[in-house]
Amino acid sequence: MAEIIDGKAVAAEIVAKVTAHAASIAGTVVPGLATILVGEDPASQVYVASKSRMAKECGFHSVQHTLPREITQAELLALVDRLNNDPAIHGILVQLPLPDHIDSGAVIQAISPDKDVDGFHFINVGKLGTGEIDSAFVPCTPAGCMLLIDRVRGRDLSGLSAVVVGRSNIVGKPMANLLLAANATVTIAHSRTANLPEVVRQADIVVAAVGRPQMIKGDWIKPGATVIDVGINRIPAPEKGEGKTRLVGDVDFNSASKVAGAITPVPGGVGPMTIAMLMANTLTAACRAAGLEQPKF
Ligand SMILES: Nc1nc2c(c(=O)[nH]1)N[C@@H](CN(C=O)c1ccc(C(=O)N[C@@H](CCC(=O)O)C(=O)O)cc1)CN2
Repeated sequence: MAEIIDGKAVAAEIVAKVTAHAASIAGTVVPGLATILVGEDPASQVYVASKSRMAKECGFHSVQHTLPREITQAELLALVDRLNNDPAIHGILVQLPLPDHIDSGAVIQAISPDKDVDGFHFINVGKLGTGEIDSAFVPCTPAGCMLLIDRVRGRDLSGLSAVVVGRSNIVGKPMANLLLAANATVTIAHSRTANLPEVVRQADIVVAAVGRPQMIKGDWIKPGATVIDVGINRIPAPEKGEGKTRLVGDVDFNSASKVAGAITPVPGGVGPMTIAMLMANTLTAACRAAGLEQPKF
């Protein structure tokens, strides 16, 4: 039976580190995080509320902008511009997805790269892709996955093969770059990869970020592999009562946990790391702005 990687516990350790570091620099700079939520998507409301609350718990200056779904792109861009020029704000987070009438790419690229704590701006994407990781902002979910992998495999992944299932800009591609920077031999697979089970079976480290509930089965997993499940899918759970649902990942946990060496659960695995790494990135942004040494996680 696999070791269960407790993302909640690791995230709590990161948040404690961030809080202590923020307290130690409070005389020089108070990290400021601005979150922007557009519309009333219930999951986004929960995530943004958690981010704002956790920023306060870390001792940050935390401001949440909650905007109606009907806001125009020009109005949203004007807010981003105001925050770019606000010296009390070191990190700007625009919660995704945005409504269809807003061009998410244009909004993300309008954020100052120095305040892009989501790591989605082309400058930060480019830095990560060219190995300039220390001066980049790394997207929060892949950064969190790397810290979970570190707990099992250490920082140097030389000699290990990793398969990332999923090629999104937010998770799959940055994840592959981070694994490569840690010296793993990396394959990016996706829903159209031929012989996907066979490809996944070669991997010492599997990162599942394909967005399909329980797609990756136990017999796809190499015995002893480290399995990181980024998926968060809500599926019907009639066993809990009519109309009830439950969260599952992209990995079929029951079968995969019998074969893997270590595996993240859903919930309680990668998800909590996303918010913890946002706090870490915001602290880093504040340290850079104040000319202080940046923290290491
Ligand atoms: N601007 C961004 N938008 C989005 C991001 C992001 O990193 N930046 N990621 C996701 C959503 N997300 C954070 O925003 C996020 C998703 C899930 C969790 C989490 O802790 N999940 C829990 C389960 C929560 C539940 O019960 O529903 C878990 O896995 O244990 C945190 C953050 C999309 N948008």
